[in-house]
Amino acid sequence: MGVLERVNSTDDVSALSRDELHALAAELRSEIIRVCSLGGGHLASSLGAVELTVALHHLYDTARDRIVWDVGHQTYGHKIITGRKDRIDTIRQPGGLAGFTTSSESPHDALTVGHASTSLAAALGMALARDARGDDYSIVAVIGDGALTGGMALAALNQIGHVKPKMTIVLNDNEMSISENVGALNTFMRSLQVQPWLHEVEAQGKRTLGQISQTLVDLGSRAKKAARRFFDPNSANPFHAMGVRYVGPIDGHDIDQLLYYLAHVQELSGPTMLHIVTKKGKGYKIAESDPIYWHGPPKFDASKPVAASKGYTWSSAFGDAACALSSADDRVWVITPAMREGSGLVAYSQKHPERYLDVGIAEDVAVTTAAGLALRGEKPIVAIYSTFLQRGFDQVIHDVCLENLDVVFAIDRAGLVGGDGMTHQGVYDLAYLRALPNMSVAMPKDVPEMRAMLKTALKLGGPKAVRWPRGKATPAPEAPVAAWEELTWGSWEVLKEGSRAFILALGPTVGYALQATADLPEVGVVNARFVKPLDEALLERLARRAEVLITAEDHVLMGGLGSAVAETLVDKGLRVPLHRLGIPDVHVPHGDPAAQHEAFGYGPRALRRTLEALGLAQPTLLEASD
Ligand SMILES: Cc1ncc(C[n+]2csc(CCOP(=O)(O)OP(=O)(O)O)c2C)c(N)n1
Ligand SMILES: CC(=O)[C@@H](O)[C@H](O)COP(=O)(O)O
Ligand SMILES: [Mg+2]
Repeated sequence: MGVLERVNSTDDVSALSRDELHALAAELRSEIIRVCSLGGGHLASSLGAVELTVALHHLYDTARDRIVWDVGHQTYGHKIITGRKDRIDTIRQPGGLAGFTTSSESPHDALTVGHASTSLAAALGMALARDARGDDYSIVAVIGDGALTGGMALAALNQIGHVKPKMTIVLNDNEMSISENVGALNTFMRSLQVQPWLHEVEAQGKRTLGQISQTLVDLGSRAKKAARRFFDPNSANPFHAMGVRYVGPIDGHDIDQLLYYLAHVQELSGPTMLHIVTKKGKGYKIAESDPIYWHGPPKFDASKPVAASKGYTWSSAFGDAACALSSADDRVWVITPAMREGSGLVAYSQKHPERYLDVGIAEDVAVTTAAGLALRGEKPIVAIYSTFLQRGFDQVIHDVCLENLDVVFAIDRAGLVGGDGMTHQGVYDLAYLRALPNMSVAMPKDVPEMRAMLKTALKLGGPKAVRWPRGKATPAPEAPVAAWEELTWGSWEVLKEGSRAFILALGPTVGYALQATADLPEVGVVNARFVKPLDEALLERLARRAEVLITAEDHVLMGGLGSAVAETLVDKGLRVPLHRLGIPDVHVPHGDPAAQHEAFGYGPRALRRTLEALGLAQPTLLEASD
């Protein structure tokens, strides 16, 4: 019987011997590979955190103590040994476990995460609460080197170093974000190495770090210099400068070292950072050799793993368009906040390295750096997921829109995203961007229209957002930028004439609407491709002709296309009935986007049922007998 079979709670992990802990790590690793091979998932990060997971659950009672994982994508092992091994195959699947820690899922999940860099501020808050209540549970924040490039992590560290609550911060440094990690801190961390003398001192017997540091100080100048690096707040170590004790780096795959240092750091007062060095993808050769692809692979054959092509996607189309636009105009830059691969920018980064910038997981910096470029006459494109743009929202207002700067927001993952679930849904950006003076927002129905929108946006200038969904796109023939269409900004297009009703569709719902109305000559379909500005003239003409208008969007109803249309109809005193289809006021969990579109009423079958309910289509025999 394997060790994992005997582990049903962290109490079981606490009771394991050293040998059993090593065995548990090996079994966890195999299980993580198996689970990710079934349905895809965050493989490389979870493999890199196996030994840390085992050590933390051996030392801490994680139902009481708080382990605050940053991003939470590395917690497959954590979920398996905290009572969820029987459900781990469902991770990221409809109705299954979430892909990140989620407080509603387990008392061992200290908080709900998915967006990076939140762990330190959350841990600070928990520590303040603990101390205010006179409690004594432990708090351990686990943050990756990538997440540490996020501004809120550094700001929280600055506050932690000031307040000095007792907590352990494990910096899990694998030199990787999704891409290679970037930034000066990342470079600094390469300069650190485990001092040989530390091993010498330890050889004198297991003593506390405090004793070790005193010994070092006594050991003369060499050690004194080294000791200063550990404990002298004036050392070059930036963590010391921020008031946080720094220990490390140690081998993050050595369970014995992890247990030794975690236990000793736990004895120290105030905040201590334990810097561990790990390998992303550890223990699975193909993931170690290509941690970028194996950061989040789709399902694969665990016995014969190969990196599979994701096919032609909207991100591929954007990457190609960005290359062409940047070749056609040397003022065009592309900025990504640590999502080079996800945004389709690998080729661009190689073709235009001088006008490509990965700012790390710092969406706020991405937006305002673009503002700085635009202030000096450049034409920056901020390539960013809808959900992550939420991190740079104030910067969009304060630094771009107020000055009416020439910044294009190339928004990927607009709409429901699938396995990443409620922390990553790209379903709010129409609402939060539409409200901003000088901003406009568009969504193409296909790749040629994406190209036209990007080209026109760059030409017209001002803040402009072009958004597209996650997933496959239909390739369009290559064409020089000069041949790309230029659009009348704010113009909708009538794709199918109608008389009694019109569906005003956006992005993926354009295809859905054409499908649902193919046999209905009285129901028209409009590509409402500009949500701000709306095509008010066309809307007014349609409103005066139709018995009913229907909007259909893969976005929350509150503030989306339907809201924009409703506001305009009211403002113009147009009394046509309006039927709005979209996402209600709920957080949408992970699932199959196509099924969710149907469930929310804007998939093709649901659209058809709406038309039937409105008397615009005969119920099909099957449904009539339902
Ligand atoms: C605010 C935000 N921006 C971007 C992402 C996408 N993302 C998920 S994991 C990751 C890299 C995290 O690197 P690190 O913290 O070092 O963890 P590792 O994957 O190396 O274990 C990124 C950029 C995110 N989750 N949140
Ligand atoms: C954990 C995280 O935020 C990223 O890995 C994200 O899951 C990437 O999403 P895509 O798979 O849509 O690129
Ligand atoms: Mg990392």
